[in-house]
Amino acid sequence: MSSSENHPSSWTHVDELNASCVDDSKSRYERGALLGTGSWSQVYKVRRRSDGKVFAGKASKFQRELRKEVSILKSLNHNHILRYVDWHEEKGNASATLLVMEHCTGGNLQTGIDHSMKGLSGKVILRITVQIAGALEYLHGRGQFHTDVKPRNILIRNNDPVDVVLADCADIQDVASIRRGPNQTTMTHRSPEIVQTDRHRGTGDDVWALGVTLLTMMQQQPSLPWTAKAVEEYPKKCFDHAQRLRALNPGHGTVELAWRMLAWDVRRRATATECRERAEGLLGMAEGESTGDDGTEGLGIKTPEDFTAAAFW
Ligand SMILES: Nc1ncnc2c1ncn2[C@@H]1O[C@H](COP(=O)(O)OP(=O)(O)OP(=O)(O)O)[C@@H](O)[C@H]1O
Repeated sequence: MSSSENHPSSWTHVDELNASCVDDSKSRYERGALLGTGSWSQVYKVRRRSDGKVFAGKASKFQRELRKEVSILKSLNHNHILRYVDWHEEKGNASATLLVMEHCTGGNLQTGIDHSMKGLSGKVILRITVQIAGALEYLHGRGQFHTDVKPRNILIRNNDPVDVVLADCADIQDVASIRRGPNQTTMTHRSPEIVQTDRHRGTGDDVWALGVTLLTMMQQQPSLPWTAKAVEEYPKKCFDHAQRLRALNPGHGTVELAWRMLAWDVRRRATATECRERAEGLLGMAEGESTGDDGTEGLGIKTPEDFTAAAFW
């Protein structure tokens, strides 16, 4: 069953309680528990009155942003990009507006990593990389780029086997007409080009950000002291760490992949297609091996002794 047509049983007593506190009897959707908040929106579990199906509904006082996101989501069609379901609005009641999307029951990848006892296994890391690199390949092929790839913007549709989608698509841009002005990429995931010029540069930004995401999944994302200087130097820190990992782990496929994504010179950086193909090749080899579930340790990566990983809790 696809999560965009979630089973009514995923509506719990907490959702029921929240729904009973709001008088939204005119709405086609009942509003359940809060799933998460972003800088400009709140996302709720919602239930369609007509058939009891459960989805996620984004609400915001920033209606322009919401409308922008809906028009982008509607134009996209890829198995690993968040699926649009519906748009709900009521005359004279802006707070009732909802962007209805598939409900990803596993929440976001950052929380998934933080809550996992042993960390993600090598196969799970590669599956996620194949899926998100595939989503980027699709976007880049349409002359677009995402601008804010990071674990918090990757949602888990299913855990076993892992199935993820790229979300938060409101800031997707066309490569041919990159907007000037503040860039949308989260500090830690900015490419060297963004930091040097303070603007987006294109598809290479996404691949760099996926490289930092891969480091996070491998528990190899360098720590970041939050000073302006450290933020400016952070791409170099990620680049250096990828180089050192490669030197310490010759022939390690996943390390090599991260190193290709974090090439300093954007012209030498892997494309999304190359990332997807390499990750698929590595996954094919890993699936032939019968390994136990020893989490991230099972990757067998040697780490420089003085390395401190970023902590998110
Ligand atoms: N479809 C969904 N299914 C399940 N949870 C979701 C869904 N959409 C969003 N969430 C949760 O809500 C959080 C915030 O959503 P989202 O990132 O889209 O908001 P935003 O306001 O666009 O954020 P940003 O500050 O990154 O621009 C996500 O990190 C996730 O935990």
